[in-house]
Amino acid sequence: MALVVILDDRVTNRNIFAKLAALIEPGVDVRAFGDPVEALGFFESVTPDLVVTDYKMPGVDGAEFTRRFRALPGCGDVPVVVLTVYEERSFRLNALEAGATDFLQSPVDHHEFLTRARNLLKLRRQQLALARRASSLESELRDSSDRLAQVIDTVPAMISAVDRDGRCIFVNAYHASLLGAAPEELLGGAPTRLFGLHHGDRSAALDRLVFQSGAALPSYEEEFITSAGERRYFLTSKAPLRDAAGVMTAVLTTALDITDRKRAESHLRHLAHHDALTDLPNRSLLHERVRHEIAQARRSGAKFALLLFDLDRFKGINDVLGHHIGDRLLKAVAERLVATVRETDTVARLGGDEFAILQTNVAVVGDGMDLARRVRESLSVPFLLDGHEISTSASIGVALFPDHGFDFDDLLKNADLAMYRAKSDGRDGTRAFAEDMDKKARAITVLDSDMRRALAKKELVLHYQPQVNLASGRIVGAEALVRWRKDNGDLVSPADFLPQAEESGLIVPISEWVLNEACREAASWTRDGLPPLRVAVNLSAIQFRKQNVEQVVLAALAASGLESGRLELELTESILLHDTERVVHSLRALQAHGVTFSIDDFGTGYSSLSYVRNFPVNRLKIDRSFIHNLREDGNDVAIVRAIVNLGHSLNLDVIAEGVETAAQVGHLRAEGCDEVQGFYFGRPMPAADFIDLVRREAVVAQTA
Ligand SMILES: Nc1nc2c(ncn2[C@@H]2O[C@H](COP(=O)(O)O[C@H]3[C@@H](O)[C@H](n4cnc5c(=O)[nH]c(N)nc54)O[C@@H]3COP(=O)(O)O)[C@@H](O)[C@H]2O)c(=O)[nH]1
Repeated sequence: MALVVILDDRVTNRNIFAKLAALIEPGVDVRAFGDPVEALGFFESVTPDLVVTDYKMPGVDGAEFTRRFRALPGCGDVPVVVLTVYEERSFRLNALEAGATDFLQSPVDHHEFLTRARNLLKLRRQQLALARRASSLESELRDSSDRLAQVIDTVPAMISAVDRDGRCIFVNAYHASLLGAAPEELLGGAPTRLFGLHHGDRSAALDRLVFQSGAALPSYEEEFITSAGERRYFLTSKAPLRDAAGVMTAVLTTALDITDRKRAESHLRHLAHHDALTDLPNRSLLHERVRHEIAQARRSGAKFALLLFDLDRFKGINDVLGHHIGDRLLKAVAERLVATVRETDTVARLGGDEFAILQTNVAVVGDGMDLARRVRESLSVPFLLDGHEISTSASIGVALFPDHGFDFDDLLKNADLAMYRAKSDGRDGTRAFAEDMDKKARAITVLDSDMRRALAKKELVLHYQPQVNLASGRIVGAEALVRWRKDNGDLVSPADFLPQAEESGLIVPISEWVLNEACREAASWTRDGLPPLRVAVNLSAIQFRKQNVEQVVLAALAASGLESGRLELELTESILLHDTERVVHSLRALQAHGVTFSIDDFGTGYSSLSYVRNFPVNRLKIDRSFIHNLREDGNDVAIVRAIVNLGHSLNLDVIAEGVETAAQVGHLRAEGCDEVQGFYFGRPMPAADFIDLVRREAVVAQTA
């Protein structure tokens, strides 16, 4: 509802205009005053929408009233119509200068009064609407710039601007907080105040560059030490700041805090170069350090050593005590190694139980051997882990730069050859690389590929050595022994290729072939009219680790058609020593099918007696070392007697191997030994010769 105020010192006029004003629009509120001072007092608390005032009034005229009215709060834009009888321009000018909006000449035309009053009220309403909109826009703007300021202050970035004089004209709260200051304290300061001495000078130089070129600079990474002494990392960029006219006035520096990203990257880099279990450098970091050492050594002529080793019998510890203890042992070993070497040396874990040490500042290979001795001494003190006292040792290979190799791969390979030699020389020792080791290794590689070819080209053959029952004097079986018949007809002894086949794992396919071939040939003997002879086949410990022996044996029996009771498997200590539970399980399953077992080389192992108790064996095979001097050596006599008695008291048969003389036969018969095998009855021979031998024996028996 509009409020219209009429001001006139004459009552008649006042009443006329008040009545007229009431016609301006429905619901209009009209207030009439005769005294300008009283009206101004009213306006202190109420703002009208239209004021109609007489010009000529005693004391305060219309111009003065208008001036005072305009000075009141909220009254600057209210339309003021001045009524005057004067026609002179000076009155109008006075009134206009005082802020009047319009004039009406007395006597006033009523129609004109109403039309002007309505237009002015309409204008007033539009003004008010505009003012409201402007005020809401203003507050929105204020809100959004407050928000922007907040964002700028809290974003994890140092944001600042400097002018052409290199003075700070803006800095955000985040930047200031890293300096332990308030933004106001930094304003007007030099870049050194913002970025520290070193970075400040550089920042100032780059700012000058931006001012000169008028272009932004590519981002760059930099470190920054906060006032609290914390090292943080930033990705900084610089860009020109221009005013509305496009003139460059300042350089804006935005440095994004990338500390977390840098730390994550550095953590990832650490993971990529370190072993997760021990936190020692891994192979890749060792490689990098060796490369660096080679580059230095080339310049200075210095030498360094690479030591390579693994823990003797670690697999056994892992298998018996579990991976948890195995892991703890590796960690404890790592700690001892680090404590043994100098700070300039690198201890690395290459995987499993394999460690390497890069020993710097070495003069001769003896220095590497000395360190190896210290390493072995440190490992010789038993480890106490979870109540277990664990002893371990290491076989260490040493290679020297440049004597034993010019690059990482060569040095590692040669240290590996030396380690291999240390192992084959009886473990818990150290060997330095020597040229002949390489030759041997090459020979082994050649042998390896030759053996693979031999398997593929079917160059392996089986020979059979008869086993004779002492009571009947008849051949009751044969041991199948593998040979390698080379292209040129040479026969290679298993002693010359099986140890390497064990190392390379080729023993698994070789043994499988032997088993299948022995079953196939033995099955054919009965078809050829021979009595149902037993065939003994040697198994390798590796087979039990790498394949399901039970399945392989049953498959060989099924494929050949051999009765399972005619197959005997010879077990050695190396089979019975590891993973006992799994081995016993397989043997019992095969025994249930009728397969029999003998313990080979009986009497030579550390715990032969426990094997007899734990494993489902049928026969003990006395090692030939006890047979060789049987008549001369009282100890051997006692051992043979003890084994025979032990076997018989446990319901086991006893067979003696390596029987070469009639005297040995007589002695064994006297001791009650059940069976014999040895050169005296026949060397291992081709299958055809063995069949002939059995047939001849049958003829002799028939004719006798
Ligand atoms: N896992 C497998 N091992 C096998 C296989 N074939 C053979 N072998 C093992 O190789 C070692 C050497 O075997 P070999 O040269 O055949 O020697 C055997 C006999 O020739 C030898 N022997 C037999 N009688 C005598 C004798 O009176 N005197 C004497 N000095 N040597 C003799 O003994 C070897 C058989 O020994 P054993 O197996 O302990 O009964 C040897 O360890 C073989 O086991 C195979 O297929 N798989």
